Amino acid sequence: MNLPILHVRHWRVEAGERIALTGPSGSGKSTLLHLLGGVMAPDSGEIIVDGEALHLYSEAKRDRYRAQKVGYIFQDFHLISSLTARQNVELVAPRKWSKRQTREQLDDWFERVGLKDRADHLPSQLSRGQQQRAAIVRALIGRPPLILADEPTGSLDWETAGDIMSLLLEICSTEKLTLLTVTHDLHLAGLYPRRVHIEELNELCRREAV
Ligand SMILES: Nc1ncnc2c1ncn2[C@@H]1O[C@H](COP(=O)(O)OP(=O)(O)OP(=O)(O)O)[C@@H](O)[C@H]1O
Repeated sequence: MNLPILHVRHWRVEAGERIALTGPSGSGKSTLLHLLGGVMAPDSGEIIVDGEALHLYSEAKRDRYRAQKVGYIFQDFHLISSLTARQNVELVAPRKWSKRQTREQLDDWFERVGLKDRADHLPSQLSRGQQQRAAIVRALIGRPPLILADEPTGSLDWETAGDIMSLLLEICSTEKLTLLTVTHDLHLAGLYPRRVHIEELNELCRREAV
């Protein structure tokens, strides 16, 4: 039998909050993101995000929830290498948008993240910071209410990391999106209005720490 990883008694996050989630390696931070993102189902209990009772959903329904309500940002960007930055974002742009609207929206977003002149380049032709900027646009383009970022600056040098984290915070604040970011970097966590250590949430960590 698998050992339990995470036991959260109760945790409430208000819409529009920006939270940095910190804690040691292996303490369940990514697992918590996977549960909130509908990647995994809990063994028991309830997970309600934006009115969606995820614990009751089938895998297919969780996939739909994730596509509609969640923007994921990864440490290694996960851009499709054979597509330009623009094409990577076009793939996930809302289907109801006309071609023209999509082009205008993407132009606005790429300008906003400082990639106006680089949007038609392949990921391999972009710096790591630029790749993460493109990945941020991809995550936010449909304005999903929940943005989950798992070590989004983990593979960037410290200066670029600061720029990217500030950009992510600024956009989520302006767009009133809820942002939950896992980071090992306490300095970057300090930029967030709310910081939560996983041991405050995960009762299994606390029990082991005693
Ligand atoms: N798919 C899986 N199957 C079994 N165990 C897993 C799985 N994914 C993670 N674990 C285990 O669950 C625990 C928590 O992992 P998790 O990735 O959530 O931690 P984390 O706090 O994000 O760690 P890190 O900071 O190193 O990324 C670890 O002991 C890990 O080995």
